[in-house]
Amino acid sequence: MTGITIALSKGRIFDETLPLLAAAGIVPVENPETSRKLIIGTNRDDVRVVIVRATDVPTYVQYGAADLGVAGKDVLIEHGGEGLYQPLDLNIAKCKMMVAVPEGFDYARAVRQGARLKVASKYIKTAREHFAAKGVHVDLIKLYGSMELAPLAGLADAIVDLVSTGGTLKANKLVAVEEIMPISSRLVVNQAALKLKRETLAPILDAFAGAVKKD
Ligand SMILES: Nc1ncnc2c1ncn2[C@@H]1O[C@H](COP(=O)(O)OP(=O)(O)OP(=O)(O)O)[C@@H](O)[C@H]1O
Ligand SMILES: O=P(O)(O)OC[C@H]1O[C@H](OP(=O)(O)OP(=O)(O)O)[C@H](O)[C@@H]1O
Repeated sequence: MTGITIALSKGRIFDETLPLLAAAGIVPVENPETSRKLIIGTNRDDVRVVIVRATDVPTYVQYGAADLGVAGKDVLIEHGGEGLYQPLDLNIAKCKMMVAVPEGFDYARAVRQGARLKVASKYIKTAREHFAAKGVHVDLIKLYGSMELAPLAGLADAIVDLVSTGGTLKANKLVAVEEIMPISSRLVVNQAALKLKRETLAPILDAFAGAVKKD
């Protein structure tokens, strides 16, 4: 494949990457929300977009099935980042990785007393490192979604999840008790492609860098 393949997930990453693509003169010809196509052409013959799950973006780029992609810091930490060059924080899809517990659960006290906590999360690596650094004993339970349900259903004492407006926590009578880290999405580039396709990739990377919104 001589052209450029860009891996994106549909939803907020696709939507928030569109202006950056536009700055590089790239306009997808279809909207993944309405099209069932997984390979979407662009106005440029040499550039296409592949639509994958958010958690699969690093894998496509790592193995060179995509030359570049956009992935959340949350996803990149869990993936490990092997084979990926991460040149740019795009400052999009911003939220926070947080520890949350049911309203009324005294998290600080449980930690002080050295209690062993059951923590459910999709972000096991992040959670493990966070609690290890704090010296908190945890049993981690891997989930793939709807973390907020876990404490309500009696599966866990706490969750580690992404929080933006706080609306999801509130709707489920949970409160955030600790921020683990701020999250935004990064541009990820296949390391071999960066060398082999430098001439085509460099102007795209430069355009992205110029279009990133600062806080
Ligand atoms: N509420 C939010 N506000 C802002 N950014 C968010 C929010 N939730 C997630 N994100 C960021 O957007 C990225 C993509 O989220 P999205 O909801 O599209 O995928 P997902 O459902 O988490 O992933 P998958 O489909 O692989 O399970 C996340 O990896 C995270 O970095
Ligand atoms: O603090 P809030 O603004 O409520 O956002 C937090 C929610 O967003 C993410 O889920 P997901 O991406 O599935 O949901 P969304 O697309 O509705 O934000 C995350 O896993 C939380 O459940």
